[in-house]
Amino acid sequence: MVSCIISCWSSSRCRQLFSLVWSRSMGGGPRTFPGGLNKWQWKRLHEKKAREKEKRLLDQEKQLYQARLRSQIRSSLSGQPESDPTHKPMSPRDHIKALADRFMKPGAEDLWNDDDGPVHSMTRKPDLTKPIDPPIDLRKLVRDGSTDGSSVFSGTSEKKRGFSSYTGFIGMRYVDGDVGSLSNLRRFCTNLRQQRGYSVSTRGRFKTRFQKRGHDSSSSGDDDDIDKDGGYGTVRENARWPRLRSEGEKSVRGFMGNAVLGKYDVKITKRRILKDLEEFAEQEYDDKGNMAERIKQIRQEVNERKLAVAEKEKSQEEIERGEDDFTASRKRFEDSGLSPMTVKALTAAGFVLMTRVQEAALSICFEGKDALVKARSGTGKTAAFLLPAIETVLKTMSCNKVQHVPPIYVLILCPTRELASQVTAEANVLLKYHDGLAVQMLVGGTRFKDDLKRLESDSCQILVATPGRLLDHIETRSGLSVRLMGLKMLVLDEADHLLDLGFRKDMEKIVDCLPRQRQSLLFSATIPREVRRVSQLVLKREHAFINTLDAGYPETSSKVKQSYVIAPHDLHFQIVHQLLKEHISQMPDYKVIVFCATGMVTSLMYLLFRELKLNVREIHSRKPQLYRSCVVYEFKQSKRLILISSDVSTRGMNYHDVTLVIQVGIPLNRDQYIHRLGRTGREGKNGEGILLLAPWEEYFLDEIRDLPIERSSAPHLDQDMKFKMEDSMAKIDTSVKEAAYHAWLGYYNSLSEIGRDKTSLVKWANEFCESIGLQKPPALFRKTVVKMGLKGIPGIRIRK
Ligand SMILES: Nc1ncnc2c1ncn2[C@@H]1O[C@H](COP(=O)(O)OP(=O)(O)OP(=O)(O)O)[C@@H](O)[C@H]1O
Repeated sequence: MVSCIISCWSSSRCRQLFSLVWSRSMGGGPRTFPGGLNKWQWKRLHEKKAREKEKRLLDQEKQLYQARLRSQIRSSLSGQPESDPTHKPMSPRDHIKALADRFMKPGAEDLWNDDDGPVHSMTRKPDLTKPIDPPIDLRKLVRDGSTDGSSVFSGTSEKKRGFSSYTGFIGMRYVDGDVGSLSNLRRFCTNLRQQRGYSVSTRGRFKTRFQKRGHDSSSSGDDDDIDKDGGYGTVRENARWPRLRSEGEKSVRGFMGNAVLGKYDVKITKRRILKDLEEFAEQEYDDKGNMAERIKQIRQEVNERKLAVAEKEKSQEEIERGEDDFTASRKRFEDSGLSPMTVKALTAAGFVLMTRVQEAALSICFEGKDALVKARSGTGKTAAFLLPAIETVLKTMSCNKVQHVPPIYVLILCPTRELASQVTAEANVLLKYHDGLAVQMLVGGTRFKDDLKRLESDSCQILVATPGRLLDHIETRSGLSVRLMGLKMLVLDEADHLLDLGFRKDMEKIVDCLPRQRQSLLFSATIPREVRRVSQLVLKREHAFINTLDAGYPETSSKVKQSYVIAPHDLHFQIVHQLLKEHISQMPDYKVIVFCATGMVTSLMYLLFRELKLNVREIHSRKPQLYRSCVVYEFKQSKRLILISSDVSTRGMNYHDVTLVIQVGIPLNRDQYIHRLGRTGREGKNGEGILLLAPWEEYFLDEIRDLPIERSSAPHLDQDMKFKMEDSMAKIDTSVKEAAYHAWLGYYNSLSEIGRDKTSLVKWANEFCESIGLQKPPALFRKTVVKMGLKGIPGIRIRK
């Protein structure tokens, strides 16, 4: 019995104890929240809501800021003061207000206040000359019973702000902890409302606004619970005043803790608003944050555009009058500030008026700036860089004392030997009356030792060179590297070609050996975008870009008639022959250049036409330098001559009075077509250009669609001529034909459009083989053909 009682007692006692132990509240507020959410879910939910709100406010603020800026720029550009009442349709201030009303809805209308208006500067600096007001000690005010707010709100600006300022102000003070306890804040608010004449219902508005912002009002319970609402309002208000909030961040955490925040457990995350606004402002302002500067810039841009349009209209008139960019500039050399000796040499050479490119380039070059210059072929680019080069030498020599190792002051680089020789000749013409100034040339195909001797014995302030030979001299550590240390100017003629992949490596090495303190000038008739990028290798970042073609002049001369003929490839030799015959019959003083794809094809065509008794010469890289120089000289001097040329004459060669240019087969690219065509119609003269393509090369026409080129029908070919040509072809040495075939195949295989279709390429190669009278492709080149992966060429079996 006793044991039974004991056991009963002990079991009920145990249960009691158990319930006491396990049913004890753990503290920290309710464990479940509305919707059955646990504490962490509830917290996350509200954090998310706070983030969304913050983002929305940021967007709104940005939009308003942007609108204010736009409005200010517009009013500044229109030249009307911001307060001008005549500004239509509405003043900037009204405009901004209207935008603010539009953007700030809903729930953020109070971002606008009367002080808002066109922005003046994001980085307003404090006026250090004015005495700084001591901070208001609100705690003291409350303690002293003077919390009526009158002293605080004595400033006119605060009065103007109205209700939004009131809530914002209270929020700020609360966050900053200036008012001490919440009851003090309540007292402070009441006094403030009375002082500013707000009715009691203001409190309702105050609260309702917070409720409107999408927060649960039911949980706030008591309407008069100003402490809670005030706390909440404070945090919200501060979301829009990032600077204040970040300053008061610690106070929020310390003073308002989780218990006060209640369910609005707002996690204060990284403050991004101010940072974003600053980034945005940086885009709108210049580096110094100066609005006036920005407006000046915009004005300048507008003026430049106007000038460009006027320039274009002027050049259009000039084109209509029959002038082009060779004859358009009317400025005289003697008025350009050149040395009298240079002007004398120019006059002696018959140069009185400047061409457009010379006028544009000279002014920039005299300023000492780097420049990238684009101008049409045959418009005087050579003189445009030689004249500043000579002036640079004169200026430097007048400043420098006599040196033990005489420096080279100007280095001019050209892609071909012929061009280098031409530039040297023109420099000699311009230096005619300058005693003690001399130009020398360094190109391949001559003896290295002879170069050294010449450089040592003769004076040289201007050096014209091809990159390969110059690099040989630099790498063998001849005295040239030391002399180049005094370089003042670097010129690249045909710059796009020199910066092309073929020359790039050599150019990089050369530029590395040159002093950085120099002026660099780049000239060409074509400057592809890719080259503009690579030009940084040579040019300074703040270089000038002169494009005379921008003014509306066409890329090719309007005085050159352009046409193309599409005909089967095996008829090309015959068609060229017929075109030449027709041209000769029409032009007694004919001078023709026929461009072929490769050197060996050039040689084959030359031999064939020589057999056919045409007055022809050939020039290509396989010929010795002396032969090439003689041909260039002869072709420059004579008339009634046909030059069969590879690409060595494509760029820069100044053969006077060329009447016709024929391009046989597809050019490498659009630029090559333009440069070849530029050999005719120079110095504003008339000319003609014909492009001969096979049907499978027709795709190239897309690249030159914008040029004034027209289709022309193939000339009539008579049967007798065909037999005559076959006979002449049969007389040509097989080795020449084999070499031509091999070169032809290599060229077309390198063209991406044609080379990727190997089957078609083999078919066309076989046609070419037949047209030049080859029974089977040369055995010698089997390995190369196999390497190219070409199958189906007669006589060549590819082992698997
Ligand atoms: N101001 C001038 N007055 C008269 N003739 C000039 C003038 N400037 C250059 N020339 C002549 O114009 C011709 C073409 O000049 P230049 O060879 O410099 O052209 P370019 O623009 O370099 O052509 P390309 O792009 O083919 O290299 C030359 O015969 C040159 O003597």
